[in-house]
Amino acid sequence: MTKRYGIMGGSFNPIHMGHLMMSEYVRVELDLDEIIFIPTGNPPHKQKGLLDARDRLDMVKMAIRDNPHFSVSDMEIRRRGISYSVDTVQALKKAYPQDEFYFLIGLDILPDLRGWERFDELAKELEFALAIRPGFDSMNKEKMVWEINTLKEQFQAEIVVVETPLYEISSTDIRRRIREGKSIRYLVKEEIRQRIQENGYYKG
Ligand SMILES: Nc1ncnc2c1ncn2[C@@H]1O[C@H](COP(=O)(O)OP(=O)(O)OP(=O)(O)O)[C@@H](O)[C@H]1O
Ligand SMILES: O=C(O)c1ccc[n+]([C@@H]2O[C@H](COP(=O)([O-])O)[C@@H](O)[C@H]2O)c1
Repeated sequence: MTKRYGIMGGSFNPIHMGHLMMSEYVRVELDLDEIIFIPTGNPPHKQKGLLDARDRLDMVKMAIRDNPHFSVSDMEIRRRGISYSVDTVQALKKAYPQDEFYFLIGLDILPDLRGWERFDELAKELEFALAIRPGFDSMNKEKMVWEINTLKEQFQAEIVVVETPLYEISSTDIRRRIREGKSIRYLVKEEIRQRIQENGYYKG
């Protein structure tokens, strides 16, 4: 039987409640069987402040383990070097040729999509699930619709919009709070907060 997968790619530096909530909403709205979280590897010139891939992967494992519909793959970490989503998706489609895939993205990523490596190839392989908050203001909505339509015309990209609540949380903000000695309670799962604290991640 065909399975419907969501791919949730990210640096997850660290994984937070925004990632988890958005994935669960999209899973339910699009009736997906499973969301695969795929943390990015460490690029050769490691992005400043990027925690080691194994630690980010472990935190993703901890964060998702109470959800039977969530799984994690280390395929981009094992591949090393810069991993392009098109390579990841092509590998998954080769392994599961009968299944359907959606690539989950937040609105912040939409304007950059066209610049992704071999985006035309990627767009042929799957649909994108774009998470937006309800009541999105009309000015930005116009820009978003224009971008979606243009990607469709230029690359035949299919983008399905899913309304989700907005958690104004980013990993950048979490890292900054840690550096400033501020609490990150309720921004990440409690076990993640403890793991970060015990290991002194993001302090420097
Ligand atoms: N608060 C959020 N709500 C919904 N989606 C989010 C949220 N934060 C990030 N995302 C989405 O999760 C995916 C992975 O994001 P990423 O790991 O880069 O998190 P981030 O918080 O944006 O990190 P950073 O601040 O380090 O750039 C992207 O598709 C991004 O749009
Ligand atoms: O393939 C690309 O060219 C590409 C360029 C930028 C981002 N991505 C993917 O988009 C996802 C979110 O990326 P980021 O940088 O916001 O964590 C993650 O899975 C990245 O691999 C992919």
